[in-house]
Amino acid sequence: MAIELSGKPVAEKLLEQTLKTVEDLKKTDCFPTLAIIRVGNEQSSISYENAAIKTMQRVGIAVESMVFDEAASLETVIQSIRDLNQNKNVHGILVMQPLPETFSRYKVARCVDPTKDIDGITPLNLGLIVAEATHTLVPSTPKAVMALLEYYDISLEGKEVCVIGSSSVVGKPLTLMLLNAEATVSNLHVKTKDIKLYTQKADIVISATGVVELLKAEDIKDDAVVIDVGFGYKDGKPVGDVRYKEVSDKASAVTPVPGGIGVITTAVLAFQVAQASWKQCSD
Ligand SMILES: NC(=O)C1=CN([C@@H]2O[C@H](COP(=O)(O)OP(=O)(O)OC[C@H]3O[C@@H](n4cnc5c(N)ncnc54)[C@H](OP(=O)(O)O)[C@@H]3O)[C@@H](O)[C@H]2O)C=CC1
Ligand SMILES: Nc1nc(=O)c2c([nH]1)NC[C@@H]1CN(c3ccc(C(=O)N[C@@H](CCC(=O)O)C(=O)O)cc3)C=[N+]21
Repeated sequence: MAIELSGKPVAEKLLEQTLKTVEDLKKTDCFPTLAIIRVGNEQSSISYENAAIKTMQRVGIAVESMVFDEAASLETVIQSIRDLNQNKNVHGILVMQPLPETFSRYKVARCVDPTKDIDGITPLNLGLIVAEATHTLVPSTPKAVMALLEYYDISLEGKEVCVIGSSSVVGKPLTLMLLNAEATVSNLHVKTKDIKLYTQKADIVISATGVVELLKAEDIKDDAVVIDVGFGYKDGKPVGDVRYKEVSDKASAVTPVPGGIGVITTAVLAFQVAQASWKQCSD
């Protein structure tokens, strides 16, 4: 039976550090503020927004939410990002995914001021991962996965790791971070012919697709570590990409949903807003 890799202690550690930074910033009249832009009403984005607002409240970070109708134009959203870039009272900008299908993610990402890019979506901040720069702003979820692995002392050097999902906000940057940590990484996606061929050999399987209960016990080897990034809904309740019960009979360790990567992601987000505020307020 697998051990449960709870995200809570990992998040607590990050939030303690963040709270101290925010308190120090407030003493210098710097009031860290996060702006959230959401287009449409996708359920996992609303969950993230609500969870993020609660976490920010806990550490004293202010939040301004801007919600656009699904039919809003790309130009309107880009203009609001440009306004936030100029606004000295806003230190971090989070653009919720998914965006409407007609939007170019790249056109949106390149407009964000890299110093306010607390979700690491700009070409500059994504490129800095390839360059192996440290202390940069990176996508929160991949950083959350790396923080969980470090907290539970799960080494990566020389390990076979499978990442399912190749989005620019989770799968791709995570693959690069794992590679930087000297793992041998396979990145799988919709066009991968036989996912099992890779997952059944892997020491660590990380699933980030949003396909509810995609990963089964037969897909992994005995004693694998399984990280569930997915956040979907079944019968109105949050569930991940992993069939938790059957997979935990075979794996050595599994993250739960809820209570796993999600809680660390919001803590990383708060941490990065505090870091970005520190830089902007000391300039
Ligand atoms: N817990 C947390 O903190 C977070 C959770 N999430 C959740 O993680 C999931 C992924 O998010 P995100 O990356 O933004 O989503 P995207 O929809 O942008 O990307 C999904 C990725 O999964 C791949 N994929 C989809 N179906 C399959 C399949 N059947 N087999 C293999 N690969 C597949 C897609 O492949 P292709 O590229 O070929 O289409 C794509 O690369 C969502 O459920 C999201 O809500 C996201 C961020 C944080
Ligand atoms: N630009 C962008 N970056 C993201 O990282 C991003 C996004 N867009 N769009 C939506 C998805 C989804 N996502 C979640 C993060 C945390 C929880 C979370 O905190 N979940 C709690 C439970 C919350 C609940 O029960 O509603 C938990 O897992 O325990 C959920 C979902 C981030 N995403």
